[in-house]
Amino acid sequence: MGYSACIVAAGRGMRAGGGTPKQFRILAGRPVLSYSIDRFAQDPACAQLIIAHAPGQADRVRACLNGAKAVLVEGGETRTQSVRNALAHVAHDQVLIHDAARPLVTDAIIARLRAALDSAPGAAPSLPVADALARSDDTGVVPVSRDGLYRLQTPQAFQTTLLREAFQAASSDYPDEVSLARASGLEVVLTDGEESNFKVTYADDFERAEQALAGDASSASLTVTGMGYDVHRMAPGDGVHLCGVFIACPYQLIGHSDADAGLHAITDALLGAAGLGDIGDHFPPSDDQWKGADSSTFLAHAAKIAAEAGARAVHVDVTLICERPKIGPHKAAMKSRVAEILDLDPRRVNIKATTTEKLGFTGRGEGLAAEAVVTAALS
Ligand SMILES: Nc1ccn([C@@H]2O[C@H](COP(=O)(O)OP(=O)(O)OP(=O)(O)O)[C@@H](O)[C@H]2O)c(=O)n1
Ligand SMILES: C[C@](O)(CO)[C@H](O)COP(=O)(O)O
Repeated sequence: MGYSACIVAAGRGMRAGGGTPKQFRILAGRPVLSYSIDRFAQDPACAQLIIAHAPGQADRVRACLNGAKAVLVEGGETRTQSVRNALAHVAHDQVLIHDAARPLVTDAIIARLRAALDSAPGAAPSLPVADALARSDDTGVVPVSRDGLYRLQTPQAFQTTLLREAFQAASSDYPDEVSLARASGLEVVLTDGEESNFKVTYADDFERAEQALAGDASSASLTVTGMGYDVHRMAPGDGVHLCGVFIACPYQLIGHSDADAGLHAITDALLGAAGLGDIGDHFPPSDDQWKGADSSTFLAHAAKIAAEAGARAVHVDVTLICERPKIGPHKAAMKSRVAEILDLDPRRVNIKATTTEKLGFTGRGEGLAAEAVVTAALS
């Protein structure tokens, strides 16, 4: 059974400061909100994604979607109102409500919540309190027992109908859905939370989140780099293939395959990063089966054997060197196609172009050159 996920992203982030609301601030190269969007969008059980945003911030949310489908709704003045607005659009029997300000939610947290919903109306991730607690008031400092106290995180998961009933009964705001649900007597069970699923609340939390992300990357793999370079001759024709995109024009690139110098350079760079030689070793020009071949076959095969060798491309940067055709209008399509072949987030692919000021063979239009750098994670 699929579930709906609501991400509340309509807050102002006053405690974090910094001008831009914290959910749109950049964390390790991407907006904070994009991390939880990706997490839910990649979960096959997540059948609907709803994002509550402040008035006028829809475009900022769209910039975080990276192709994910989501229902965008206006949030409210308080978190409770934002959840209420999102809940009105929920189309599935189970709903997970998540703070945009918790970018490091994991599949395991979601799986535990979903399992808990098999036998409970509501569930929330929790962590025990480790520090001693005290209340400080006019009478002084009063120690408070931490026995039975838990810190609650999000997502908070509920049977949709029951949560809707609890919202109908609620006449004030609550810090979270657990408090709102408990106020109307709904049972909630606690599942294990994770320290890394903390809420970015204060300015220092950005650094903590960056460190957590960097820690993940470095413990999981070694980063390696490969470079590739390719040249093809130009002649009169009806179009060129570049970075997986066909551009109609009165010339062509000459080669044994489709002569896509961009994809060849990326293929060489990936093979280089994985320590697997070069494109000629795997697809010799003397082999007839590669005559006229679509070069995406080469890159897809390179990705497969690189993966078998433990190397996965995480970033690609390409420079196309030519006077013509104009590359600018085709960059977006090239980026998407390269990302598709490598099963990579398009934000991790960069396409650049330059002329050589009419100098040399590229300047004279005798040929086109391509350079690529691939960064790969080696596990
Ligand atoms: N009116 C509001 C207030 C909060 N939130 C969301 O609720 C989550 C948790 O709230 P909090 O950390 O308090 O965020 P802010 O309200 O933005 O922060 P602050 O209280 O520091 O202003 C955040 O993802 C925030 O965007 C929301 O959707 N609508
Ligand atoms: C929903 C929440 O993140 C659960 O821990 C928390 O209640 C939000 O509190 P805040 O006061 O809005 O930061």
